[in-house]
Amino acid sequence: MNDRIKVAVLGRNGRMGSEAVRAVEDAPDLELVAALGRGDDLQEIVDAGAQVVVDLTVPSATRENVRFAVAHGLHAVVGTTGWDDDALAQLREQLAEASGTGVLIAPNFAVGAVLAMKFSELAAAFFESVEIVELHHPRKLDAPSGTASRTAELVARSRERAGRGSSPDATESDPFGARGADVAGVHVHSVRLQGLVAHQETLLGNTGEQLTLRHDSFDRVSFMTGVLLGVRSVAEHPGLTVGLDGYMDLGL
Ligand SMILES: NC(=O)C1=CN([C@@H]2O[C@H](COP(=O)(O)OP(=O)(O)OC[C@H]3O[C@@H](n4cnc5c(N)ncnc54)[C@H](OP(=O)(O)O)[C@@H]3O)[C@@H](O)[C@H]2O)C=CC1
Ligand SMILES: O=C(O)C1=N[C@H](C(=O)O)C[C@H](O)C1
Repeated sequence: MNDRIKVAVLGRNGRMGSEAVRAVEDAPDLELVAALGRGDDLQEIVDAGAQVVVDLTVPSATRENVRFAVAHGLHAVVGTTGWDDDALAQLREQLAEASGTGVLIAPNFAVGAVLAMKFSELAAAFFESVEIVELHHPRKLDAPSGTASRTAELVARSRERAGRGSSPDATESDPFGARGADVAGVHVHSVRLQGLVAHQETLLGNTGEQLTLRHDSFDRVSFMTGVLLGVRSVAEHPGLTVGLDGYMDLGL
């Protein structure tokens, strides 16, 4: 009896998708039943009998990919960035009519990155200043990164709970945007550099001290443990989960 989980990967030719294909193929409890690239017909994943779809495509495609999966009763594990509040709200509406279907949207599948986001959230309540620097390869399509945006949102939520105001900043003139992006009131700076993969620092400052929380992904294999955790767990988490920490017992 083949009780392996049937998996389809979207984005099979990409940096992440090709890694995910290898990870699924190497997993004894998973069966890769379909792997789609740009232009391929999504109906192939239904015809192949997929139970879980892994989306590692591009921001312009991911929403339709996930809508299709949920509409056909397939669980989805999503790493692709570009999921703003409006997109998340639409997906929640669709899932409300699709009982039992689970969707995980994970800004970052690396366990260290998930922990660094949580540590940033925890620490942010105790520091006057918090800023984020994310550093990636120069072929990344979006800025700031989904991980940095998620970290900023968690930091802002933590600071609001603690009754902390904005980080002190006397800037009066910034004609070139040197102070970076403003994400939920947190300054986020994006670096794109040949030779990098995926890196982030949360900088927290008080008078006389600084705490730096840094995570580095040197190889995309670092994301695969989280991708496989998502595939193996999504069916047990109906509805929408944002963040791999929702599938982990961090005890924080
Ligand atoms: N959550 C996480 O841990 C991580 C998330 N990411 C995110 O994942 C996404 C992919 O990153 P990365 O692999 O580096 O990007 P790539 O551009 O290397 O890969 C994306 C792939 O998707 C393909 N594609 C585009 N549209 C479709 C479609 N409709 N159906 C199937 N395939 C399609 C592209 O085709 P083509 O080659 O023709 O362009 C490309 O091969 C990004 O949003 C990135 O931010 C990345 C790393 C980790
Ligand atoms: O594009 C990438 O490479 C990555 N994208 C994700 C993001 O935008 O946060 C995750 C990781 O940083 C790598």
